[in-house]
Amino acid sequence: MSDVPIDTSASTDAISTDTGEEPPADADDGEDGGDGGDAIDPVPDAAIHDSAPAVRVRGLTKRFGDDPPVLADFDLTLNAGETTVLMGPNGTGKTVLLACLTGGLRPTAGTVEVFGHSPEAVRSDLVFALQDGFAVDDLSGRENAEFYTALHPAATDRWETVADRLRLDGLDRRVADYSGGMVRKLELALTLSVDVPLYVLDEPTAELDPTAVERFHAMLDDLADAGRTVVMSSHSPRDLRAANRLVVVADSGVVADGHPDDLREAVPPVVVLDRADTDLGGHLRGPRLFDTDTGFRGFLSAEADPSVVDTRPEVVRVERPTPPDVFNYYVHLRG
Ligand SMILES: Nc1ncnc2c1ncn2[C@@H]1O[C@H](COP(=O)(O)OP(=O)(O)OP(=O)(O)O)[C@@H](O)[C@H]1O
Repeated sequence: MSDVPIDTSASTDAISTDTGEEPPADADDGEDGGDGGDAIDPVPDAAIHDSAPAVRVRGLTKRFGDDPPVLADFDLTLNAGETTVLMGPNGTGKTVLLACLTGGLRPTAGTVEVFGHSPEAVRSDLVFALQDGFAVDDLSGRENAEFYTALHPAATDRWETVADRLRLDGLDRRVADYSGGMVRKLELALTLSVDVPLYVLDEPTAELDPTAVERFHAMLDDLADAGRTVVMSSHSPRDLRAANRLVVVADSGVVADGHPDDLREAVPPVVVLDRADTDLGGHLRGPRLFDTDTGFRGFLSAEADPSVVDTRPEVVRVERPTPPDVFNYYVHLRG
């Protein structure tokens, strides 16, 4: 079997993977033997590579040509067994970061370690599903599975079970005739059936219907139970249900990092106003109001008493933060 992982970065034009550098010679073939059945075996100790963090990024800078760096002096550590969701505004470099973690892109500066090694050295211990997709249009779903399962040394024949769990029909139709969501289901089936310690998923739920999202989350729970590490980007707060860590990325780097519930709890109550020019004195945190469909929204300052602010005539209401409020708070007020 070939030593090439299902690393879709080579089959997409979303990001350049041409680093012009050879992978190191100490590549570990890392076979950890999928069983092809429904259950996921606990990750073997050997695959944890001496208990090093699953991912350790230090001082990562990634620049394309003369453009300003997409990532600058970026640090992140992911512990083995965690399920981490990366969130952040469009264009902040989440895909670039994930590509650097997998060896698809080479950092301009800084280091990336996966289980204590360079990503290239442990390619067989990870699988990467890029947002832009890797299914081959001219092949059927089944033919794609045959093609890709021959490429990754840790591929298993579980892909059909996963496809079934995601309710993917039409495995014998050409992928060119699939809907966007069907393509995504096929790619998730191919990715999640690879038996590796680390799964790197770029916006895996972007085109899935709510039922498929729920089933995908249940599979993430299975991976977590089996000790696998998952890192995925997402714009959907629903995906936090399956995560035990949320990392919010803004232009300045990581602006929030913790359990999703803890980060949500730490966001102050929201003051909803009709007018952007309302002066609430020191009752608002920061100068900024967010213009939304439900009015102008700001965050209560630490000193303000919600019940007092709520009675002010210019205040529509004081309420608990919604998921977009949580995002605005960390990205735009704290970022
Ligand atoms: N190969 C490349 N050459 C030049 N610029 C690139 C390349 N790949 C990515 N970029 C730039 O890097 C920046 C970050 O892109 P990236 O796709 O990582 O953002 P993102 O956070 O994943 O965004 P989104 O949430 O929209 O998916 C963008 O400005 C993008 O244009």
